[in-house]
Amino acid sequence: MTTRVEKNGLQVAEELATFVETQALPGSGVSAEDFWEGFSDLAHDLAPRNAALLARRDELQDKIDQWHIARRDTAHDPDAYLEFLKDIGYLVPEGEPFHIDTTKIDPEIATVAGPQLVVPITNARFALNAANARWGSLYDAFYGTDAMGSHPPKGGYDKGRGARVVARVRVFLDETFPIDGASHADVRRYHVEKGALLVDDKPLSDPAQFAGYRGRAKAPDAVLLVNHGLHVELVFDRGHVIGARDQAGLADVRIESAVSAIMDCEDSVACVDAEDKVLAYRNWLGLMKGDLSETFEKGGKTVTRALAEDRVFTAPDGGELTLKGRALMLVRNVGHLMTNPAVLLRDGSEIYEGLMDAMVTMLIAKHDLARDGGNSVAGSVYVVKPKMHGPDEVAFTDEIFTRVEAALGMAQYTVKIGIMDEERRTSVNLKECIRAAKHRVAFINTGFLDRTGDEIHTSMEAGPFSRKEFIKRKGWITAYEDQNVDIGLECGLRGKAQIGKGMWAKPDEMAALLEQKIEHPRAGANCAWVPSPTAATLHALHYHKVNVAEVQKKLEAGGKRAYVTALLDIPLATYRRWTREQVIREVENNAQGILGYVVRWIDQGVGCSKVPDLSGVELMEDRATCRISAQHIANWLHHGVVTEAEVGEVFRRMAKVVDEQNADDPLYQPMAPGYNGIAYAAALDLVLKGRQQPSGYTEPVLHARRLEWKAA
Ligand SMILES: CC(=O)SCCNC(=O)CCNC(=O)[C@H](O)C(C)(C)COP(=O)(O)OP(=O)(O)OC[C@H]1O[C@@H](n2cnc3c(N)ncnc32)[C@H](O)[C@@H]1OP(=O)(O)O
Ligand SMILES: O=CC(=O)O
Ligand SMILES: [Mg+2]
Repeated sequence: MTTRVEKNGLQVAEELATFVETQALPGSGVSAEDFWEGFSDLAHDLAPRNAALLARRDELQDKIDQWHIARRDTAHDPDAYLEFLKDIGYLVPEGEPFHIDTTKIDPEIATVAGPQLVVPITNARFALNAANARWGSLYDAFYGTDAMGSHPPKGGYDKGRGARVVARVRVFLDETFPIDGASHADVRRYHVEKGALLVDDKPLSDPAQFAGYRGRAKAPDAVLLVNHGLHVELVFDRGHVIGARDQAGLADVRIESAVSAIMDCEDSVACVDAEDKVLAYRNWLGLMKGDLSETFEKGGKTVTRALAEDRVFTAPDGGELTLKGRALMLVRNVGHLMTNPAVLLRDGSEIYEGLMDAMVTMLIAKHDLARDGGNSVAGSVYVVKPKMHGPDEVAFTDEIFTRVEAALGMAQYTVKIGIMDEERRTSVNLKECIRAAKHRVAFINTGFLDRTGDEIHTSMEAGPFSRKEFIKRKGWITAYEDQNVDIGLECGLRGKAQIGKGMWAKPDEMAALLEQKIEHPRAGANCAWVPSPTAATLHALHYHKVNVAEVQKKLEAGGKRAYVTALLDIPLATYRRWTREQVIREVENNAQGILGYVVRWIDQGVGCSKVPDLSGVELMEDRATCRISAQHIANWLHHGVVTEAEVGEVFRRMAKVVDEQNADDPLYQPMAPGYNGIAYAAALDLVLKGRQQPSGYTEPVLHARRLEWKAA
């Protein structure tokens, strides 16, 4: 039973109230009276609007369902469909051209193109690591992964592999920082003379790439280079195990990696009540005040991790150059859908969680604004808002932020918005969505995972969808990705804001990342998501190869490539000549991913997991990937591609597979042979009740079942 305290008509769980009053408010410049009054007004005034927006989602979905049901046996008519979507107000008219006029944007968002790391905020160890992932060792990233084609051998340092890594990194240096008529591979000495870097006795082909050094000019401890705004630090240490063997004493190459990082309160966490929300908010507070630390066991040692300090160099002109040691941090709030029992309103209903996130995460960010040289040097707060459906919902977010700014005594538009372009009604109305928050837009990002889930749910009644792998290959997704960039550029985001691309969802496949993720900067994205610091370091190499600002200029000049009609091309299965094996394999794949993810969510409160697929490839699973898998099976069930009995049989078999995959986890509770646990029931609910879930989201089922588990 939650103990609650009354605050201006809100019934607040005691642990949340205590956290706010004893930790978040002191030093923020906001009094408890003002905070609770503002919070209560926000929660009570905006709840009916929030509810109305959700009702509008249902109303439109219902009309779309009916439209498809009425035309089941006729060929799809794209023109009639387009007119219908306009008639019902799903598709809104596009207004006059405009540019965003967001101000006070940090360079990490506006001008420096680079990787964006996402991390579950409830895991302090990971969150600290993410903030510190601004700099990563290129030697470690190559040595410790499959990036060069093989995995490191078990046991101690492999000298042969080490030598290949050093040679590979020298190739990167030659490509990125060429020296006329020489190679970094042959250099014996890097030194500074009269403000210029000399490599042996030659300057870099472009001497302006020399950005600074540390130590003595004649024999620096570190040399700092810069390319496309991203820094690279050559670390010299002849006493180091690597440096001792290197002719130039080069011990490591550390590169700017996670230029920005999203501290995620949404799809990668499992926060269902006050206890969970306080954990998330406490970590955010530590990040914003700069005092978060975590002690844990690693490799038989006790390690304490804290936030990295800024890095100080001597500039070429002899002055001091300070570079940030941490990624620029953004916080992802939850969307408009969920409520949370951490706070109850006067009528006893639960607070909309998005309103609570806005109020508390922005209060906490005031600690950063109050100090010099913290997270945002420009004086902004960056909030990523997911899962909005169309311009009215973006306008609503803008209003929430304005209300919170006023309540907390912040200037209007201090808080910037990152718009996740991940619901179909947002994609098809993207320009109007950006317009609705044009004074504070700092990013748009194609969250293609949620977007795929919404694609299936929106057209659930239109027929069976292609297999998951083939949905990705159809025209709609290219149109969606291209249009996002085109519209971002049309709305003036170049040089001001991020046009971002989605997650690399295979956390252990770094060779494939190196080969494939260069497509993101090539497509004009000035950031793209990575799941880990190592992935950030390797993806950073792509931004050294591709000058995104130039790509964006070319795309702008080339004009629009994608139109809404292409986005509306529903990726239904065309021939449906699947063999029974193919159908069952597809369901197995989806069921296994759902079960592997959900069992940790429900039983252990882990919101993002690595789950091996049936061929053994580890996949990042979060609520968005789970949404796709669940909606896919729900769609095939609904259209009779597979029966409920078959799905039940596959689930039982896959539960055994997942049990085996987790056999080494002492906290793990097997699902088989009883199949009567809460987690198993949750996984089945997601599928069997999938069609009835709002927009096909997984949150309602997961929250309800996790609360049930906690109560039990
Ligand atoms: C659709 C969407 O919304 S995508 C956005 C949501 N997804 C995410 O946020 C993905 C974030 N990534 C993760 O949570 C994790 O990388 C997972 C779950 C995919 C894999 O986790 P694990 O299996 O524990 O990773 P693994 O064992 O390979 O590596 C753990 C190490 O990497 C670090 N690490 C892994 N991911 C991250 C991360 N995102 N940020 C910072 N550090 C990380 C950990 O700190 C740990 O290092 P440490 O021992 O020094 O602390
Ligand atoms: O949030 C990201 C997505 O792909 O969904
Ligand atoms: Mg998403």
